[in-house]
Amino acid sequence: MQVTADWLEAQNGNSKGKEETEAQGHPEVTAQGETMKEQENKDGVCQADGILGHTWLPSEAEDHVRAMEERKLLHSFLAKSQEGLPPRRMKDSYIEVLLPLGSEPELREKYLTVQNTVRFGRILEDLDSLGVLICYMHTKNHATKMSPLSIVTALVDKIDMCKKSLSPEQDIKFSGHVSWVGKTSMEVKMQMFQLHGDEFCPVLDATFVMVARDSDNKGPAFVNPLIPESPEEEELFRQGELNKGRRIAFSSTSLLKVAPSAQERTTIHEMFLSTLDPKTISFQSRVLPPGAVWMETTKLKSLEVCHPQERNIFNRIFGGFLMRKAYELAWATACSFGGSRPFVVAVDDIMFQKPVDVGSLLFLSSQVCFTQNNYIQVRVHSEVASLLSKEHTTTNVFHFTFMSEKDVPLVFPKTYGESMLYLDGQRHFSSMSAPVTSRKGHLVDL
Ligand SMILES: CCCCCCCCCCCCCCCCCC(=O)SCCNC(=O)CCNC(=O)[C@H](O)C(C)(C)COP(=O)(O)OP(=O)(O)OC[C@H]1O[C@@H](n2cnc3c(N)ncnc32)[C@H](O)[C@@H]1OP(=O)(O)O
Repeated sequence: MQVTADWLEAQNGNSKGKEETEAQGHPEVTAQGETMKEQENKDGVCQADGILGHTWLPSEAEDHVRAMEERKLLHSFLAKSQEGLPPRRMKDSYIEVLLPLGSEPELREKYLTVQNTVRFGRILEDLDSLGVLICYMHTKNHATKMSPLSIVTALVDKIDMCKKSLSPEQDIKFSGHVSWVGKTSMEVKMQMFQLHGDEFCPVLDATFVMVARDSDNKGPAFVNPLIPESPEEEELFRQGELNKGRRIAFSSTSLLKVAPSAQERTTIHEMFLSTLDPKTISFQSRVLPPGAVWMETTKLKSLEVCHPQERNIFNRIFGGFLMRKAYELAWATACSFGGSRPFVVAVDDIMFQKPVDVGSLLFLSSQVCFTQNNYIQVRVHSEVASLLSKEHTTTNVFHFTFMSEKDVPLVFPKTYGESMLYLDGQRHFSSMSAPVTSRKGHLVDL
């Protein structure tokens, strides 16, 4: 199976992407270990085209409206219950995608940083698209030409970088499959590899949660059950179940709901005491300890106008675009704070709380909220407002962990709110799966 440039562009809702993809080549996709030729011969058509029924270009507004109307007609194909859907195996959704950076130099420009490394923001976009495609493989109904489901990204649970740096001159391979399902949600595990010599070496592990919605993305929709087939798959499935429990536990102890622990309160009070001016007997005169920085001075903000170019097939702003924009702002925040080039080591808990409508104003606000040695924890808060209304709605909160080339200053909260940001940042930093000391070899750039 091969994903065509037109099709990719349409799925990503990126009309500029059309010029880029056509001019610069496109990823090649194989499913279940089959070559593209085998898959094409078997299906006779591009399998991915068949999933969503690509017949339109998003740059043409009328076609977009027509496509949305067509999708509404698919309502009758939605399952009334999960039991009514055939179970799937993990290998049914397994897919590999090649990003031929090495063999197609024209593709490189889109992925290139000024430091001659690969743009991580572009990788985030690709992971998001791949996650959606994997879910369509899992839920594919061979009897219908188009899928009645709208699949949206609900959560980037975790992205962990492994040890290799990313070269823009070597091919990259993505693979992934559905690893757990609930009633309407699916956990997707993806890996990324880069060619070193003649071997593809792992560079990244990602876990996303995608949610199935009905044809016009208005309500939930059931997804096929998943049957693990081996002890390894049972373990993956069990892990998915545990991940769900961990997310519920993490959210129930959120500092937005409950007070910090005794240990956390002590941390904050000690930080507060260390900022009191010893020359005055006052709680008001605050001075920074040597080599420290007030949290409030680490902020960077940006504004994006959400043009139709960035919309997905459901007429909402593409999640990958939001992640790229948030990531690039976070990178700039870490760079200006640390005074040297930062490398991303982990991304976690990016929750897509609300869809972003085309035409919205997207306000991104980024700040360093925790540091340790040469690690910088950055939080990006995104909210939208329509052009006419002044009301702002939070759509996402992003958490990125960067490693700087040298040790960075401690960041000090001044207010109670900032203290909660500090503790939240510390919690996210501590939740990184690998011990930070083993991460020195990571080199992943903007
Ligand atoms: C080079 C490589 C390139 C790759 C090439 C491949 C090319 C292929 C291209 C194809 C790709 C096409 C891409 C196009 C689409 C992109 C996707 C987007 O952009 S989307 C745009 C970005 N995304 C958006 O805009 C989404 C915005 N957010 C929303 O719309 C809503 O918050 C919601 C729908 C996600 C949940 O609504 P809510 O009212 O809460 O719903 P309910 O209460 O009804 O629960 C339903 C289920 O959801 C669960 N669950 C919920 N939350 C979470 C969570 N945080 N965490 C975990 N789970 C969560 C909940 O447990 C339940 O599960 P279950 O028990 O039934 O199993």
